[in-house]
Amino acid sequence: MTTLRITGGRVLLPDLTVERADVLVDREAGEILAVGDPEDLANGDEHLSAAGSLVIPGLVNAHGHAAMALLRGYADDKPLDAWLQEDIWPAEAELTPEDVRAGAELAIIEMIKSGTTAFADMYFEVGEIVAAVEASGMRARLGHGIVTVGKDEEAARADVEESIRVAREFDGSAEGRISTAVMPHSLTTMSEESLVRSVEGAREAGVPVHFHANETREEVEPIVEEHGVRPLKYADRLGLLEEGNFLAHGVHLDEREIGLLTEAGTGVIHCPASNMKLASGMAPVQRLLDAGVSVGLGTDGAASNNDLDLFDEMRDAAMLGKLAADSAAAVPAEAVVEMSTTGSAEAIGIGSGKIEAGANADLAVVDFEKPHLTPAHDPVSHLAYAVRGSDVRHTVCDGEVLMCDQEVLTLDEKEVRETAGRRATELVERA
Ligand SMILES: CSC[C@H]1O[C@@H](n2cnc3c(O)ncnc32)[C@H](O)[C@@H]1O
Ligand SMILES: [Zn+2]
Repeated sequence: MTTLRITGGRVLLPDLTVERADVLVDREAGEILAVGDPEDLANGDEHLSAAGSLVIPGLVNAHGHAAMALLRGYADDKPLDAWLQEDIWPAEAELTPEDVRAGAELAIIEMIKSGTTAFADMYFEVGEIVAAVEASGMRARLGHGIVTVGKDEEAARADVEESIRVAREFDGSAEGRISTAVMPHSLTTMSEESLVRSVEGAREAGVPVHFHANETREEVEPIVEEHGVRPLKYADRLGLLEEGNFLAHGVHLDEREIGLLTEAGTGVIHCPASNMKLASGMAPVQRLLDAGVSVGLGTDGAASNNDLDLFDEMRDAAMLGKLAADSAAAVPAEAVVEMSTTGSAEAIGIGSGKIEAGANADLAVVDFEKPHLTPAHDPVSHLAYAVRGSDVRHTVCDGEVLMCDQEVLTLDEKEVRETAGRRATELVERA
């Protein structure tokens, strides 16, 4: 066994208290061995300095489309439907596998640099995303996104089977850092038959289902008209609400739908920046938390955010949560820190998000010796409201150091940036 010891810092513990402690990691097992008084811990084989810094669980970006980093800033200031139909889908129709790889690597570098160690992703050409995750050392839950509207029956069936095949092929890859899900895009872009087959295929493969739901008002109305029930009642009828499944957005939910989520144990991934930018609405986050729903945090794609910095997202979630509840006490700092760590990890089903013995060794070290973090009356307040992704010094995933002193070690940042920039230019010229 070789060990890594993170020394000289303060550590955010699972109860959100902060203690001066070192963290000892088993690098081969990718697990935290011990957290404690520096005097009581064995000396590690390698050391990483956390002096002046706070060691936190690696953040978990629980919903996104990494390769959309190539479309950052390509189409802004439109609502979801027009944005997808007029700009994003025509551009995505031109994507090559190499583009997806380049976009995913760019997104991964941005996430590593801002302290994210795991993400959930719905997209196409998943083999390319698997390769990017494998090379980067990150952890991910990946799936092929299925859209069946506008497709004939044969093409729709093939798309669903592709998602099931991808889920089976890649689950457990990258030495267990990659898990998968079957990912029907949404309740309105999928035929009922395709949704039912997605659920069945996911059960057979032993993986969860992840989908977009109740994101805009325009998405709720057609379901009520066609099926006579609210979207999540419809989803429940089709078997989509189950323990371990997770949906993105959940902006327009009524109390009965929140009750269904609680009963089922289906997680909701809150994406506040995307919801604000597309003017989709304000998710009832405090009501979800009060009802005991498992709530995670996601950036969504870089084209609707426009960054992948989960610190930014925490701040947005806290601010928007207060507006939505009309209460400054709603969605407090502790809630968004939990949301981006344990909340996201539980919702997408990975054993990360906590610094304790036996947990995945997924960590970020945040430099607190900064003017905008001085004084530090309350480190949890700073994580929610003041820390920026660029304050992250080191990022560790599965016991491996992915970034040391702000240098990404697993991917070549300059090369990734150049390739992604060139491919993005060529992509939009084709579109
Ligand atoms: C079928 S792969 C995923 C698909 O989702 C699109 N997408 C990106 N952001 C959103 C969003 O906020 N709501 C719904 N769909 C979204 C993405 O462009 C891909 O086509
Ligand atoms: Zn999305």
